[in-house]
Amino acid sequence: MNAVDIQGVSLRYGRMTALRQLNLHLESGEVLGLFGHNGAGKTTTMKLILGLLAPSEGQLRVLGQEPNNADVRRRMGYLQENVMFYPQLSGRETLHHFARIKGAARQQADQLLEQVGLAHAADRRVKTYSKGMRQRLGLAQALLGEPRLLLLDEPTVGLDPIATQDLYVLIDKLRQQGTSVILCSHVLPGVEAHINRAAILAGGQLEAVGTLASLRNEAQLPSRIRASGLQQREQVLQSLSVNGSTSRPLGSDSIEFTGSSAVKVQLLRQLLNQDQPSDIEILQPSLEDLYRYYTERAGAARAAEDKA
Ligand SMILES: Nc1ncnc2c1ncn2[C@@H]1O[C@H](COP(=O)(O)OP(=O)(O)OP(=O)(O)O)[C@@H](O)[C@H]1O
Repeated sequence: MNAVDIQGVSLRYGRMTALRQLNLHLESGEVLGLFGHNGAGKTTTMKLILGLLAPSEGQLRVLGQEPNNADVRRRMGYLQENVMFYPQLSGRETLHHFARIKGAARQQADQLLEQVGLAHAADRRVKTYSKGMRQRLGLAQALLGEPRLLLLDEPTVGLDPIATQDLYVLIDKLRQQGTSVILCSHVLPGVEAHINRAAILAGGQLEAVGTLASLRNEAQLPSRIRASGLQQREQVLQSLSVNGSTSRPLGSDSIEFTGSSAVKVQLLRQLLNQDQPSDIEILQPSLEDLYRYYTERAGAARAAEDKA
């Protein structure tokens, strides 16, 4: 059973269409990165899964049931963007309050405060917390009750680099335990190693979804190969040619080749036949490169539609 199944879902706010014919699923124990420009429809998708909004068209199943089912709600955790708490309560009191609402064990609060690195500030009032501390408390709140499905909207906002890394490690651990996660973020560097698939929304439509490997394959963006410590750089530059690839000198003894993934291995083979580089670096298109490609493609398609 998929954790989330979204079929042909559209959502309109009055006359404004925020999501158009969305088809998306989340497998059990999968981490899906949901990306898109401001206003692309990410939070709207989250709110539909949470049962806070009803689709104008289409079908949604969450943990096999209707999204607003009480039992499903108990098995979901949600960290919203710009999380707010009662400023007068301490971190511990805040978690006790949410544990009561969620029907989770009160003792879990201490364990979660420890897990998100807030044990030392558990009895301080939330109004004295930094932005990153409030974000960690929001994460602890989302983890109350050991949810099977976790929705994280911009979880790394306000977190310092170490806390961000800790969050990703925690997500890896939750995934290993079988938790399904949707992670919405504008912060792309660093996230790619922690998601199974990426979904890219643009203008309320799903522009691309897949593993990074499949998106790279589909987008056919060039990879770069950097070889350094070459003995015969000039000869290599002149003689090495693989269809569709380009090369340029770098520094005193290096070359950068640019070509599609398909020619990568051929290039490497020729290079190693002709010279003995001391180091080789392969730079594949990053998640940011893919995001830019799909977002620009969507923008170009919309501009063409507007002209027609
Ligand atoms: N309550 C509302 N009433 C009217 N329009 C809304 C409402 N909420 C969202 N929208 C519109 O729906 C579209 C999608 O908004 P949504 O909040 O889902 O985007 P998002 O991808 O989460 O953006 P961001 O990255 O800025 O958080 C936007 O054009 C937004 O202005």
